[in-house]
Amino acid sequence: MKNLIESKWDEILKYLITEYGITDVSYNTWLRPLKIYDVVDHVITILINDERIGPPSLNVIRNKYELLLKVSIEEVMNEPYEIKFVLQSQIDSVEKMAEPVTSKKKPNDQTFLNARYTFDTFVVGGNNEFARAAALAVAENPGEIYNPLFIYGGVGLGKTHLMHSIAHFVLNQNPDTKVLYVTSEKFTNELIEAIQKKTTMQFREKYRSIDILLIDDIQFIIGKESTQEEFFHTFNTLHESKKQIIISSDRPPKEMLTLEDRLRSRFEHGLMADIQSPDYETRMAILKKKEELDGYKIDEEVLRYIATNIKSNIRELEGALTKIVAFSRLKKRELNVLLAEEALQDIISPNEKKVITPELIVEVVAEHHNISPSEIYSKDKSRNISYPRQIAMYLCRRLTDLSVTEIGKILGNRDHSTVLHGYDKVSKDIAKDSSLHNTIDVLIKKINPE
Ligand SMILES: Nc1ncnc2c1ncn2[C@@H]1O[C@H](COP(=O)(O)OP(=O)(O)OP(=O)(O)O)[C@@H](O)[C@H]1O
Repeated sequence: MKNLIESKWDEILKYLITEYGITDVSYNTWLRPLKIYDVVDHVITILINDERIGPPSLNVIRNKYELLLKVSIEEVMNEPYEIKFVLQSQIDSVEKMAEPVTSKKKPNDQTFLNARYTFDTFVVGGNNEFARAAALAVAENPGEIYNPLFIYGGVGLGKTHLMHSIAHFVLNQNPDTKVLYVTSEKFTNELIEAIQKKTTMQFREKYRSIDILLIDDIQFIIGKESTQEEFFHTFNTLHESKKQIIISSDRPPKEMLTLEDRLRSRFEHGLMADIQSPDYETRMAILKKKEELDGYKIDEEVLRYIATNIKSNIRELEGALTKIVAFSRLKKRELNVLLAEEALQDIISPNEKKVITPELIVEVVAEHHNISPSEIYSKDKSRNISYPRQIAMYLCRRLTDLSVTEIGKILGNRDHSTVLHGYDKVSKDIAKDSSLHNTIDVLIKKINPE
């Protein structure tokens, strides 16, 4: 993730300069020295080299450029990110405290908790109240009641927010608790590095000597055998010594088709809590919370416009709010629904009805199952491919006007009876499996976010 943002960083700055008419002198003074320090789950930490430009740099950059940076990042990356700043002088002092003799050590992973992701700022609605209650119960009694806690739900629905809330809560109660929050991507990268540098002992020591492990987006370890193996042992060691493990994923364990069975059963052994898309009232409440936290003053009608039109992803909901505020400040125009429509026209186009094609369905189904669209079209009969393919058949039949013969042809030249069989199988499975039912709902929302 960090590499991706870094590779686009010049493009992001270029966008910012041209779009917002930044002068050379301002660019050279404030923006050029900025570096990406870290990226963890949609939060970019930007390093400010204050040794060169001095302490006021943080205020200037926050007041003048934070919003513009956010909008430019979203434009270039096609999805919103939160931004945090860290000063070089802060890092130097953390390094000194952490390691008086040797230098060049990153601050503790706890530093990367987003200060805003707490239980206080988490808006509760019917879609997330169970997950929130479970998270709070775990934060109050770590290692004692639900272990592991497995939180799952679609993209941008608050899983990371809840995980950080647990970490903050525990650290507030007892600052000495050893809490480690990582994404499974980071866990994998650290493991690879440890294997290369022959430091697996230290790696194990780090992961097995903590009190609370929060591991985000676990779906990325599926299919990675040695990471699964290592995680399995980490899990067992922590679990046996009653250390709390909290896992998040974009889907429930039983849908992680290529996940090793022994890991799946470990995950299912604790408490599983899902987060669904928020309803209209919850979306409004989230927008109001953000308005309050960011100190904006926005007309209710504008909030209603956003809440009505952006439904499935809270990150996008918040991104839309940031974008219209930036737009109104830059254009020096009043923030009303007209302006919101203009600013958000590339995200919301109410009059355009999206055409649902089998290709779109295949793309969404493949992405959800972590496989490629070409595998769905292929002749591969293994279950982790054939079941998503049947889901695609089911959705094509439900969401398009195509005949089963046409669907079969498009999905890899298959017979109409194969499509019918796939459709029947998934229909029957949905009737007896509520979690598959939820998945299908999520997929339909992704395909057609009406
Ligand atoms: N209930 C909520 N109340 C307030 N803010 C929320 C809520 N749920 C999500 N958010 C906000 O929405 C944004 C996205 O949430 P988060 O990053 O936690 O999603 P996620 O489920 O972890 O996404 P991903 O699948 O991409 O990892 C964050 O800024 C978060 O603060």
